[in-house]
Amino acid sequence: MQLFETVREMGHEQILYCHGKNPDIRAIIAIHDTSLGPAMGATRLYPYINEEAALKDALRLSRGMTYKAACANIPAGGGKAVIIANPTDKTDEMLRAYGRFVESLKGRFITGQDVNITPQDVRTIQQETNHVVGVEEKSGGPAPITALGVFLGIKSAVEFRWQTQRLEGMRVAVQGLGNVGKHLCQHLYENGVQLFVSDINPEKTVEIKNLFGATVVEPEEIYGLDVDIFSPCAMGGIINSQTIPQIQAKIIAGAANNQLENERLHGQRLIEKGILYSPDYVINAGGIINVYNEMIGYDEDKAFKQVNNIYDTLLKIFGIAYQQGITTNDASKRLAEERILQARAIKNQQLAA
Ligand SMILES: NC(=O)C1=CN([C@@H]2O[C@H](COP(=O)(O)OP(=O)(O)OC[C@H]3O[C@@H](n4cnc5c(N)ncnc54)[C@H](O)[C@@H]3O)[C@@H](O)[C@H]2O)C=CC1
Ligand SMILES: O=C(O)CCC(=O)C(=O)O
Repeated sequence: MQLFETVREMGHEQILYCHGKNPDIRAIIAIHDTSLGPAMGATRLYPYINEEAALKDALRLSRGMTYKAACANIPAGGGKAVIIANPTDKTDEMLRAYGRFVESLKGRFITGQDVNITPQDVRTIQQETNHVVGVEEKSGGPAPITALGVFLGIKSAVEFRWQTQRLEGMRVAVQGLGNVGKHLCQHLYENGVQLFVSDINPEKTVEIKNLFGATVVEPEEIYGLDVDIFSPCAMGGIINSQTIPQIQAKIIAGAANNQLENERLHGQRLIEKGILYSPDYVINAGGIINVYNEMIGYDEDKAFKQVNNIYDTLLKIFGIAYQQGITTNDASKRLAEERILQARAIKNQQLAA
């Protein structure tokens, strides 16, 4: 990968490679754009197959955060960090060393909890820096509100696709039953949905089967199920040339970041198959809405009101995509870029005054 070329094309401002010998730590912090405010984005810990895969994830996730904040009308920029490690090798020393790198950015980057980082880990990172969010005793962690936003996004897609608000009797496949997937299953169950679920961790599937009567399928079977809606809530890149031919659902709407392996190509393939895709960074904005509100002084009512807007924002994006014959991903990107350009213009006017 030609790093500077890639960064220029994707529009990143800064990439920080964090390396420590004792304790051993390898992490990448990517700051995409701070036009709207400081870069916000949680930290993911993952045993990437190589450094390029880690960098690619950090670059795509951080750009997604810029669009996410812009579409949600949150005055924050986009960033994201990845720690390259096996979850079993995670130590407090490693997290504290990472916290010192976050602190070195002096608030330009504010982080929280993503895959394989727990609220307790955030507390450990917080021993070295105050630039963290999603702390248990403040807003209580972002997953439940992210799940609520995804649930509202599913309803919005159903409204657009089938002109109904009722989910009762619909068949929904949920991939990934972690912090978000589990709460999402609860909303769907309470609304009379028939659930089909998969997770690589059998304990989680057993729990959801017992709680919500879900049908458990093997991880690779989830794509080809005869369902109305597919909700990816695990990892990214799962909408690709191998999985699209299998998908029978008419709507894809889930929490996972970076669901499309290739935004242009796979977004277009979904249109050709008549599948309505909810852009991930719009439908899963509940987390950033919640942690942003935590940062400015948490008001639960205000945060919930903002999460409710996900429903209308998605309807607007579906409408633009349909009228202009473009992918929903391109429609949301345009909305985000308009807001960012407006913010830059205002900043420039203020500087010139
Ligand atoms: N937690 C939050 O508030 C937000 C989360 N997201 C995204 O949503 C997704 C889920 O987040 P969390 O629930 O917090 O993560 P989590 O780590 O709690 O849950 C992920 C779950 O997916 C499972 N999984 C991994 N690979 C799988 C596979 N191939 N098939 C089936 N299951 C698999 C894991 O075993 C785990 O149970 C991630 O992509 C995250 O970036 C996005 C916005 C906010
Ligand atoms: O939890 C955070 O720090 C912001 C939300 C986030 O990272 C995400 O939406 O992926």
